[in-house]
Amino acid sequence: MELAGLSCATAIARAYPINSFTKSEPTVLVCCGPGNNGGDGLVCARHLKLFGYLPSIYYPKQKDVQLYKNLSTQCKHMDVPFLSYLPSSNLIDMSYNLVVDAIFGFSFSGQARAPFDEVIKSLKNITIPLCSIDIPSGWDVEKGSEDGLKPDLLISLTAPKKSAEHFKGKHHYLGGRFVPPELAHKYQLALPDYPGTDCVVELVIKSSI
Ligand SMILES: NC(=O)C1=CN([C@@H]2O[C@H](COP(=O)(O)OP(=O)(O)OC[C@H]3O[C@@H](n4cnc5c(N)ncnc54)[C@H](O)[C@@H]3O)[C@@H](O)[C@H]2O)[C@H](O)CC1
Ligand SMILES: [K+]
Repeated sequence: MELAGLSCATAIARAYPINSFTKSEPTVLVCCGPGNNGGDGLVCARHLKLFGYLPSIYYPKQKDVQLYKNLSTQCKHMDVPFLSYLPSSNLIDMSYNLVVDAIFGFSFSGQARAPFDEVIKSLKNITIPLCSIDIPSGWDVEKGSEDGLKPDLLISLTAPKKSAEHFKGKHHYLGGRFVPPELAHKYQLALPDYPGTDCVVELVIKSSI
């Protein structure tokens, strides 16, 4: 999770460097869900802060699990604020430069339940760039979602999921450089080479003609 979250912050810094932002402060809103995708979001927020961004976290379903409690504590020690409510889409557009969607990853199924149904609805209405960790939240892992979130940046972790074929945004990165060769061979994962010591690699987006 540490490597996944660091990969996410690194991909964000590549695609949206602080000097590309137009607002006076490099604010970023990180929305975290109840599972490991949310945990990746907490780690990402911490590294964004270390990279000079000003992240705020919205984490409405905080599980009583030591791992997540530790990650939250680390963010609090880094002076990363936790919001008690999700601002309206308009307010998000006015206050932040970018939103990170760390709500659901590959274990999501069915229809999003409260409070995440409303969170996803709000994120569909923002106009600032949206960055999804691993899978756009609410998408079917394989089939995607016609009327779901439309992120500008997708950071696939370990390997792109089948639904990534439906990603139409600007930037697609692969992160999570931690797959043992034996596992890659077993599952016939044709992973691209990571340059040098990088933890992310930008993937070419195939445009449909
Ligand atoms: N395992 C790995 O190889 C790695 C995983 N990484 C990250 O982990 C997520 C997958 O995490 P997981 O905890 O399995 O699940 P999610 O975070 O996707 O969500 C589980 C969470 O959501 C709840 N839930 C499921 N469906 C619904 C619904 N319809 N409505 C409301 N809530 C729902 C469920 O109850 C759980 O609480 C993966 O995507 C990566 O981001 C790392 O990358 C490291 C490698
Ligand atoms: K996500």
